[in-house]
Amino acid sequence: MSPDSGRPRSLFEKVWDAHLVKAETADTPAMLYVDLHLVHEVTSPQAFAVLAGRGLKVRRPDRTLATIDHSTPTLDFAPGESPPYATEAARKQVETLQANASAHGITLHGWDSEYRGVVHVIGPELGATQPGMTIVCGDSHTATHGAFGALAFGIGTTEVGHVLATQCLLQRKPKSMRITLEGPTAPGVSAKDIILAVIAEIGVDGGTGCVIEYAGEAIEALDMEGRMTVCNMSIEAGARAGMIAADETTFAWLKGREHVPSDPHKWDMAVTHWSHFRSDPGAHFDREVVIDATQIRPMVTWGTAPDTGIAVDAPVPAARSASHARALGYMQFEAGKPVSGAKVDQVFIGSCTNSRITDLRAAAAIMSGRRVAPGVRALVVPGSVAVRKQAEAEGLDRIFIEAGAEWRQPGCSMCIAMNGDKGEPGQLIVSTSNRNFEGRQGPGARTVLASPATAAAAAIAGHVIDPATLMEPAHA
Ligand SMILES: CC(C)[C@H](C(=O)O)[C@@H](O)C(=O)O
Ligand code: SF4
Repeated sequence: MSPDSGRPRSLFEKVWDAHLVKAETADTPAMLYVDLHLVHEVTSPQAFAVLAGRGLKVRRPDRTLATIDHSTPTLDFAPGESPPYATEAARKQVETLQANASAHGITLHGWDSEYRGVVHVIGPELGATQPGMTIVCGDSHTATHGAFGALAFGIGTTEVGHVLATQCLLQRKPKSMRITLEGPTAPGVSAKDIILAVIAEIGVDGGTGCVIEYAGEAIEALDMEGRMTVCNMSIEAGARAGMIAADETTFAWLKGREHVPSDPHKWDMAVTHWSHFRSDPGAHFDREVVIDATQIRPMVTWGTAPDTGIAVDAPVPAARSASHARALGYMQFEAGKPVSGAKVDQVFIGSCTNSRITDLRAAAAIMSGRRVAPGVRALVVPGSVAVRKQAEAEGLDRIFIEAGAEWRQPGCSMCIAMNGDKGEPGQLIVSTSNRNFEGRQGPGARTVLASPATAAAAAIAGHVIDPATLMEPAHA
């Protein structure tokens, strides 16, 4: 079916229809063709082992792209030296992916690649992520790529094996939901604040079984990095995927990247093709939510689920359930008092939610000419080698280092604490990542999710604080 035929369709339906190999029946899910399969070291070893056990080849190595990110140390090491892996298991995961990629002819952005980085940062950066595509990865934050108008799902390890072997995925058609963010956001409010406010509004299961399309003035005004931040956290509202229709901002961002056409005629054809992938007027959504974006303030989470976002200086709500009371106890917050003022032990600026150049610029703007508070450890972890280089070209690394923060090599780092970067029991971490579950950043560590500006401000102040108080440049 052509992208524009028939009744009004949503962006999601258009991408779905364009990739349908076989429609679903009562007994069988639909079969979807996958344009891009992203692979990392944590969820791929078993899938490759199944292939090997059955003597199967990777169907489309040219549509498969791998990187190492979760288990990789972010500490420097000299060329020729072995990377300082935190555990033998981490080393094994990386070495297994290296062996599998070379056995199957898959491009791996490994230790020596200029494009190594967190899988959801490098796909877009390379221009491998494109509007109208289906993209999968054995990783729940694959929704990030939906910021380009792609349909991007996280899949399980068994499905990783299926896609490696067939380049197809079996899926029941998800329901559709549109979240419209009306009006402009106030100055100083970032994409992270928007998505934390959205999830606080709809809840951790508000998007269950759905593909969410984000629309409205506040979304259209976001740059691509901000749109990725929003789509990234769709999974934290239970959604299968998040999407934003591609527009001029998208095309301008993609132009000149490695995997997009460089020939001007082919580029124009690609833009024409991509432009079809937007919701028609009158398209049906199973659920519609409208949020007044003008009311959104800098957000922080007070609990141990991503839907516990509140304005940084708003009072923590009184416990409404046993799990709510447990979360308050774990976080050591008091109902009726704001999160602002809470003493901070560590600050983590990074992860596939907020480790791109604009995130680092926002953090650097606050840290510039200031010092990280005594007793606070601040880790700045760029999302990729390319982001790191760009930041260094702009002098952001100097700003972080002079402020007393640690400037690290790219990777998932303290977002998931698999690589040795972690919080200690009881420590409070203000983190730009996406999950604040108990122990996510180390056993007993307490996570407050926030934007890069709010995290940087917490590092400087030594306690959680409204970033607006530090948005004026420091005096030299
Ligand atoms: C390791 C991986 C399976 C996991 C995910 O799927 O999201 C990780 O990236 C995370 O953020 O928890
Ligand atoms: S940065 Fe965090 S959320 Fe993103 S892929 Fe890595 S572990 Fe998962």
